[in-house]
Amino acid sequence: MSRAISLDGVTKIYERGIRAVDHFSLDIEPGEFVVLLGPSGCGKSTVLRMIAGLETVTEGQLLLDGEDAADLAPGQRGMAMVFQNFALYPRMSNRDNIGFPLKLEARGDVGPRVDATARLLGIEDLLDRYPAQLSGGERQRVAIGRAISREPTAFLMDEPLSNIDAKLRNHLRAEVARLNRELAVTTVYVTHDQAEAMSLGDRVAVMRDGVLQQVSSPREAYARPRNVFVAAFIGTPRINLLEAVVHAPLPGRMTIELGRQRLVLPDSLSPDHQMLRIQQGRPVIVGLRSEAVRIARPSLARAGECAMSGIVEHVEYLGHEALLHLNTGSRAAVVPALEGPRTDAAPGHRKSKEGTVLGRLRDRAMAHLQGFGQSEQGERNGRAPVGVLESPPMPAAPPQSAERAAIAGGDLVVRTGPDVQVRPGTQVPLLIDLEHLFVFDQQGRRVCPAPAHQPRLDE
Ligand SMILES: Nc1ncnc2c1ncn2[C@@H]1O[C@H](COP(=O)(O)OP(=O)(O)OP(=O)(O)O)[C@@H](O)[C@H]1O
Repeated sequence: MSRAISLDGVTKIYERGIRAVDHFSLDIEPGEFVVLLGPSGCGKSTVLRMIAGLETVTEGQLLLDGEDAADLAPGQRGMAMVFQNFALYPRMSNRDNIGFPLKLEARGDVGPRVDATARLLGIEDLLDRYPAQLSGGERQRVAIGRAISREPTAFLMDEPLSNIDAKLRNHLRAEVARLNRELAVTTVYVTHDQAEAMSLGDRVAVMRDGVLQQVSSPREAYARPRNVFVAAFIGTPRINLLEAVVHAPLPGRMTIELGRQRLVLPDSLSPDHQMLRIQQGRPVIVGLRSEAVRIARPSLARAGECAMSGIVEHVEYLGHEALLHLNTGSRAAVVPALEGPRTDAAPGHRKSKEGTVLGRLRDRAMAHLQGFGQSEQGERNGRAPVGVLESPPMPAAPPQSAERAAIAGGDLVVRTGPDVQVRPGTQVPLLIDLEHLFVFDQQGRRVCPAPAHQPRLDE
């Protein structure tokens, strides 16, 4: 039997007021594979541990098959956990390690079940060895075997593959997905690796600072990220995020100013681009995934493509492709909490996000909500004066050294073939596919493509 798991407004506050999980709501269907994804410290393991019954729920409700689970001890929940560190008994053979939970439950002759589990995982030959005689990947398979053999109603997996080398990890990942399909057991899988999440989950739940940001299919999370954080967290290479300002004159073509260059939108605007009028004059963040940018001259532009140019800062060869780090004279927008551990602090004492674009935008939004809104002019203060180019210079003089220093470091990463022959300092023409343009508003919410649910003006 496979479990339905529902979290309804679940909050976890640890000692000293650490709010690890904040009003988290998610309904997981029986047999579904849901991945909890987010940076270190965002609360993923805490959600998993609450489902397992290893942590209490501070507020909200956890339901298992529709029943309140508050009073169910971990052992009564029929769930199996697999952790990052293989918890095997060193003095027991692998056979005994897999059979041990069954023996505890006094299920009679455990042999056939152990053999069936080993066959499923392809570890029959390892059963008579001891954990110390196995590789890391083999040990983790035995650990998974131990979890499976009990026929749990749900698997709770906390970064089970993160101690395993990359090649084997891919292999085991495929096995974990196959097991979920074959056994049709509800699986909740925690990872901070977006590629893992994308390849495994029926749905991916992206978390940040204890708060659920988006829950959707991996495809939807990539193509329709709800906000700039999800957009930046999902996808390799990472989405390019640039500070921008929308200009929507009446009459005239709408443009998106990106530092020293601008994107000119077509005369007849798509419904998504029309919605950008609301952002007139406001700072926004433009998101360009690698498929939105190609290296080609303006004369080769197809309908819906707009020309820009960039100066090569650095070429990153990856074997099958190369990434060009370009300087387009715009400013890369910074999204905090994407990497590295979060500093732990009680609510209200969280580390200031000052100095980052989103932080500044958030502070402005808060100031606005509190009645201290800044004028549009004020909002634009602090930005470097912008000289908008009529069209991308082909060729153009490289920026003066002082200018280059000010905009040091590439702001745009473009994917290209491995045989590209360009040196740092070369200017390359770019075509931007406006169909693939993302725009995020001052609160980091996606406004283009327009969300299905349009926020009200007072939201
Ligand atoms: N027992 C605890 N007491 C106090 N704070 C805790 C405890 N366990 C976790 N935390 C804090 O709660 C927050 C969420 O931790 P959690 O382990 O759930 O995050 P995570 O997303 O799983 O991180 P990681 O990927 O690094 O494992 C962190 O700030 C963490 O320091």
